[in-house]
Amino acid sequence: MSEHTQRIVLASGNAGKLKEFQSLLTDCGLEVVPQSEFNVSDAEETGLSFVENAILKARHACRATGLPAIADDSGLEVDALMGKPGIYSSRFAGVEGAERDSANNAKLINSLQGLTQKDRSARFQCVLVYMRHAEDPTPIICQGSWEGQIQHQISGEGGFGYDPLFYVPERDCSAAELSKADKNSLSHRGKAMQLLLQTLTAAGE
Ligand SMILES: O=c1nc[nH]c2c1ncn2[C@H]1C[C@H](O)[C@@H](COP(=O)(O)OP(=O)(O)OP(=O)(O)O)O1
Ligand SMILES: [Mg+2]
Repeated sequence: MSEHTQRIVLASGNAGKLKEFQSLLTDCGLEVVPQSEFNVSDAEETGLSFVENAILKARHACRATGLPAIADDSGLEVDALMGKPGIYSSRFAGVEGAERDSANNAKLINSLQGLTQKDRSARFQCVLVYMRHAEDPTPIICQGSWEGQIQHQISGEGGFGYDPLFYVPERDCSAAELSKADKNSLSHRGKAMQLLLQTLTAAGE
């Protein structure tokens, strides 16, 4: 990493993600600033893959700020739903705003009604993209996934999104019942961020 602290824009409007990034990026020598502090709007997620959407978000933030950016596109793949909601996880129930997560969770519970535990396998996916500038032809792309199952009912108060429905076999509880540190060490986002930091450090960036 270079001697001076480089400011990097975090290209996400999701408060839950931003909190996790804050703790994942403490003490790594990077100054990471949420895009809201630059009044950057949400990018249009028109891609057909996590990686395309993450690039669109990072490029949008670079363009608006003139700074390097990190973006996260993530979601939940449910095997019984043939990988849905996938890249559409955030738009699953078609509800925006404060009720979004609870509407998505309610729709997921309904979609899996009648299925027993063995038919409830699922995983979170996360793709992180680091772009130095809006025309960066070689963005750094890192991916992480997290295997689990979809519970019949929500449990736990922590985390965000689908965490209250995501059963974590290693800990025998939902992702919303994990400590922040535990979620970061196990999660798709934690794994992808570890790889990204290793890559940035190895490249001397
Ligand atoms: O650790 C997680 N724990 C629970 N749920 C999660 C997690 N990681 C992603 N998810 C869900 C939330 C949302 O339904 C979708 C991400 O959608 P995604 O478009 O990447 O994020 P977003 O729209 O909330 O914010 P933004 O695009 O500004 O980063 O997957
Ligand atoms: Mg989004």
